[in-house]
Amino acid sequence: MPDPRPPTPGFEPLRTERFRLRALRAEDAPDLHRLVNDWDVAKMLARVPFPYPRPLADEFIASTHVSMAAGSAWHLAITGQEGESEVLVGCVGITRDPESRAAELGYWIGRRFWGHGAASEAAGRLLRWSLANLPIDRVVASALLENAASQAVLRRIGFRESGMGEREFVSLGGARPVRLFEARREDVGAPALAASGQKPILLVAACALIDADGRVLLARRPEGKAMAGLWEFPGGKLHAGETPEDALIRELHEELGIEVQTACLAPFAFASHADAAFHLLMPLYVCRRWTGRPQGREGQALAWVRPEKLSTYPMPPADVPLVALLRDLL
Ligand SMILES: Nc1nc2c([nH]c(=O)n2[C@@H]2O[C@H](COP(=O)(O)OP(=O)(O)OP(=O)(O)O)[C@@H](O)[C@H]2O)c(=O)[nH]1
Repeated sequence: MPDPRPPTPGFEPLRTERFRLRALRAEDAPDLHRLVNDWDVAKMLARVPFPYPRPLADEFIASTHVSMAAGSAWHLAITGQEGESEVLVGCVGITRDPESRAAELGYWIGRRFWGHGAASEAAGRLLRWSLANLPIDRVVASALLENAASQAVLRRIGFRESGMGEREFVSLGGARPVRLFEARREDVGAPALAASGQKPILLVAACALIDADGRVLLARRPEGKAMAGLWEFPGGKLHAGETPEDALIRELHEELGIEVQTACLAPFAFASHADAAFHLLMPLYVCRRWTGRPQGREGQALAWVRPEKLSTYPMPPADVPLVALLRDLL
């Protein structure tokens, strides 16, 4: 007997407290159609016609698999659990603009699930995932001027208003005014700012691992950390009682699974940088000898980068002067 479930792209579902964001499946079409073929939902969405023809649900779902495989857009089902059953709550999607390092976020929630923070929970998660994992620096979104609820969602998850615009709404049969929003890394998922005027010094040890070809290892900050999505030198904060070398040996083992000796850590330069909540003091070491093959043990992406290519990787501002020094060294 053929497998009744058609293959869906290998997207690892994103979890939130109450929902799962997963690739849409062909069998979601009847539920998707029922939820979106609702005037109160469709009239807020730019690209959704009303009435919504049933075959369009199949076409849309199939198109999401193509765009996901191409790395151009991720349109996901928001699903929840009711007893033993999985229920479709709505959809959330992010679409990259091929011309710029930007992407657009959109979402809708079935009317039965309104009023419980579902949009903020799902859209917030996809926004953070996008900034942490896609080659983008900002995410944009828009909402109809009269759609105060959607604007509140965008503000709640970290978007800032960036102006007014106009957009064609298929369901409304013409152009309508919209409020435009934008979110950058520094707007999203950053720790709360220190309330006091005095900033504590944050001591972080970092290391430029250099391989036999003169390439430098960069690691991408994973989702959940401040500045997720930026590339950095492996390392981390000093624990109480640790020397910078002790901290690096520990961090390089925890993050990359490699063993390094103190004698192989050569002090190279340091960064002194005012952040919003603290002042970062970061000694940078260079290391050419270690044991083991570096692996992203905390789910972080790694890249071996030629010195002349280092500046094409977006990095925290504190690292920028260090990159110039490293290029001179190598
Ligand atoms: N490791 C590392 N941290 C950097 C670099 N540049 C830079 O500004 N930082 C900052 O230094 C701090 C390091 O914190 P972290 O969160 O990575 O430290 P950690 O590994 O001890 O993390 P944890 O507190 O989650 O356990 C962050 O604020 C980070 O943004 C860099 O090149 N490497």
